[in-house]
Amino acid sequence: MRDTTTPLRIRAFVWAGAAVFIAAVVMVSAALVWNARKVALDDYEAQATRFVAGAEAALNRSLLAVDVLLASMDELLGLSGSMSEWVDPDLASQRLRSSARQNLMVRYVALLDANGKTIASSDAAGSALPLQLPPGFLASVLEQPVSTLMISPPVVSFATAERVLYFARHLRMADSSLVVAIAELPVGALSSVLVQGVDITGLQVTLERAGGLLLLSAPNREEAITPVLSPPLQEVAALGQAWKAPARLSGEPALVVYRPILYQDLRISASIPLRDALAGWRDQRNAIALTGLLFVAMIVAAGNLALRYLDRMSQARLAIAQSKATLDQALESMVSGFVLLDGEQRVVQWNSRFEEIFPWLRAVMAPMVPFRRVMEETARHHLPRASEEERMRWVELRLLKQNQHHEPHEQVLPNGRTIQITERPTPEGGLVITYHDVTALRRASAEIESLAFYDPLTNLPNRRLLMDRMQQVIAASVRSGQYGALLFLDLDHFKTLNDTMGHEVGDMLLRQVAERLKTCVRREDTVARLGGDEFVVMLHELSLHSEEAAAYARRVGEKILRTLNMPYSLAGLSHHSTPSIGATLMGGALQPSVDLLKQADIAMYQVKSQGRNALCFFDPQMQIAISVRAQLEGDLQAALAARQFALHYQPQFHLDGRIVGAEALIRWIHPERGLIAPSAFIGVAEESELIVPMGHWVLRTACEQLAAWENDARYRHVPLSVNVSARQFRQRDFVARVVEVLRETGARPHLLKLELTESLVLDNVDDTIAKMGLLKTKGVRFSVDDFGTGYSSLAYLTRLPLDQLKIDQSFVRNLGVRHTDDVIVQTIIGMARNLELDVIAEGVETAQQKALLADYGCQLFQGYLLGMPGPVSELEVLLQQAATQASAEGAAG
Ligand SMILES: Nc1nc2c(ncn2[C@@H]2O[C@H](COP(=O)(O)O[C@H]3[C@@H](O)[C@H](n4cnc5c(=O)[nH]c(N)nc54)O[C@@H]3COP(=O)(O)O)[C@@H](O)[C@H]2O)c(=O)[nH]1
Repeated sequence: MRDTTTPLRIRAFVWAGAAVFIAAVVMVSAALVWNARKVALDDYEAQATRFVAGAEAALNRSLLAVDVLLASMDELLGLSGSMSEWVDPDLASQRLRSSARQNLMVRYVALLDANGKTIASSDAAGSALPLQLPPGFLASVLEQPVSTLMISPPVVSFATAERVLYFARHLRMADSSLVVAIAELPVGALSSVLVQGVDITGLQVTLERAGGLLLLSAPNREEAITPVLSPPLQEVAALGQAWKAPARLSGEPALVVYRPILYQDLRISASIPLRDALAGWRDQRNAIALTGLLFVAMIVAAGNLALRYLDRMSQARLAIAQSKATLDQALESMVSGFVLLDGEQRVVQWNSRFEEIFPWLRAVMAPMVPFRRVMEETARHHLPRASEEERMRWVELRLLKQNQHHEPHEQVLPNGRTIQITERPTPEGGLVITYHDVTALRRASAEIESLAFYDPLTNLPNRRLLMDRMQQVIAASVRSGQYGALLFLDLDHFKTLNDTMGHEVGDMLLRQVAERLKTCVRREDTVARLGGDEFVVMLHELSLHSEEAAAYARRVGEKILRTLNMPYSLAGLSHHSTPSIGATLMGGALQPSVDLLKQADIAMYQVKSQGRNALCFFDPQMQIAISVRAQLEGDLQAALAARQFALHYQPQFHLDGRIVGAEALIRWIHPERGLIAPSAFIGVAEESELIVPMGHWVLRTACEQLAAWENDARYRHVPLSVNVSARQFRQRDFVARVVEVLRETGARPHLLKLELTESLVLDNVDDTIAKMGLLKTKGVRFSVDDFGTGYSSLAYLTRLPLDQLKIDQSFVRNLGVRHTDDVIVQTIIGMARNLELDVIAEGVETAQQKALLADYGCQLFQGYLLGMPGPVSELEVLLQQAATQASAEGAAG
């Protein structure tokens, strides 16, 4: 089935139109047919009427001729003056013959007596002519009161076997007897007279009596018995003519016209069956109908074609509507705003996203609105304070750009959103403008940039951005000759704060430091965070002169020191933090940024080593020291491999003079420089990984010494203290290695005392306690070295499995000189007593110091006063002396 898209209303209209046309065609056809029928019938009626009139005249003439022939027989034969028996048959017959020759239709004429006997005849048989008249005919002729022509019903001729009619009239003889003049006429001859050569299709002609007795007909009816047609003509066609009457011969509906003729009650009728009368008309009707049908078919076809065309139109419209709807949908689902302009720069189409982006343009947007009007409204919104002239300039510029370059460009709206605008020309000379909201994209890029170049905690530039900016500043400084400065900051004891207060608190401090640093510098300077508690401040273009630049940098550094020294409020608690600042100048030459950073870092470490919370400028000497340090590190590594280290032992004494132990102290027996004290290299070793193998070597050597003494009663009771550095202690396998050394050397664990510095113990207390606890179970003992220099709280000390506190020699040095140190020493001794720990004072150089320490309750001493560190042999001598002295005192006692 064909898809129809034309609306029903239009289809109905088309078909109604077609129906009207068809009706008109049908009506016209019907009228034509009707008219043709009427013409045909009228024509036939006229023909029939004409024919009947003609036939009547012809028949009247023929009958009159026969009648005259019969009537003239009286005169011809002189009958009225003679008797019937006087008539000479031969003469009469001869006369009749010559008379009958005058009428071609008559076969013969005869004279009969009242009995029907032939008196004379024109026939060759003369009076011998046999005659067989229809029954009753002779009597009816003789019965006529007045001699009138009588016509018999048709009969078959006795002589010719033809159908014939007899015409007769009686003639009165002189004796008043009646004779009958009779003429025989073949029906065919009379029929010829009737038809008169007329050629009317289907014509049926009759000559009949008023009662319906058929005398002759054309076409001829060869019937033995003369038929009586019913009903009689006057009933069929009372007015002489009738339509749709039964044809006189065939009985089918026909046009029947009749006329009476002069003789007797005879009537001539002409019947033309409608079938024949309308035969021609039927062809016409068919032609008209065919033409009508053709027209109808054409109308139907035209209707169909029209509908098909309308369907196509409708489908095309639908397709256009659908594609427009699809386009609209696509436009509406676009994430970008969209405006289509025609060649005249008028708005053709736009989407709702456009209105979302520019809500103030909603009232302006309409089809065919000039885009200039849209721009004017935009200018009004964008430049609310601008003059009308300025706005017009803006609009002109915008329209000019729009038509000139079609590169995407961005516009920041008053609401802060960033819109990317792209204009593309259309083939028709118009313009497609898309508006893409790139705000999120720009924000994301900014965020990505921020993540890549900014420290997320403080929002300060990170190392990467700092290095980048440094390169720019260095390059600019080379061009301009201006000096800048780099300040490297590290917060003192930040790690302790982090460990004791938690990372959140540490982060708070870092954020506040970042904020304060920003207040100390100019807007164009850079404050960056490298990570942890390290910050860098880059000051650029300070001066063309290095001294001036350095002075300016110092002022800024001091300002930073002051600012960062101010108390902080961290989680509701007041906190004091100090920075160590290293500074270096930038400029003059194209220096690598890494080197500059390193210089500032070195200077900062200088500050750290000098007591922190200060500013120090990098000087080349520092660089030399660093190089020396690097050299030393290499040398140490080589020395370790070359076994250039040895252990010296410093004895530890009881107040009563006994040697209660010794501290193992490493010495570097340098092949060229001789004996080198650890203060010259232990720091470098501790900063590198070298301290780990070095400390392990010390531990093993000391344990081997203990094991070596094991079989000697003079020394086997002497414990040895071994220094353990932080990096060594923090090794994951530290405990395992100590246990392994003890096992491998065979040293008794309780004779091994590990000296841990106070700062080591406090750094990651949990790990310290765990490791100490494990070794404690093996019998190893512990002493806290340099006690008093840190900030040990009683709480920590109680958690540690300690055996001894070692009072730092810095306090011992000033005993009796600086009161605070006396107080500190007394406190430490009291603390040790409370915790039931041994306490030993180191660095005891004078008897006064020893006496004061003894007064304060300290019974164990180590120092140059009592014994210098020396090779094991020296210690063994001392031990032997002490043993000898003890035994002498015992003997004396
Ligand atoms: N991790 C390790 N550290 C070690 C090892 N050996 C030594 N050290 C540490 O090196 C620092 C310097 O040690 P050293 O030069 O050996 O000095 C020690 C003593 O000689 C010195 N001392 C002893 N008595 C006095 C004195 O009366 N006056 C004075 N001025 N100095 C004296 O003290 C140092 C011992 O100190 P301490 O260890 O704190 O007991 C030093 O810090 C050593 O710790 C090692 O093998 N591993």
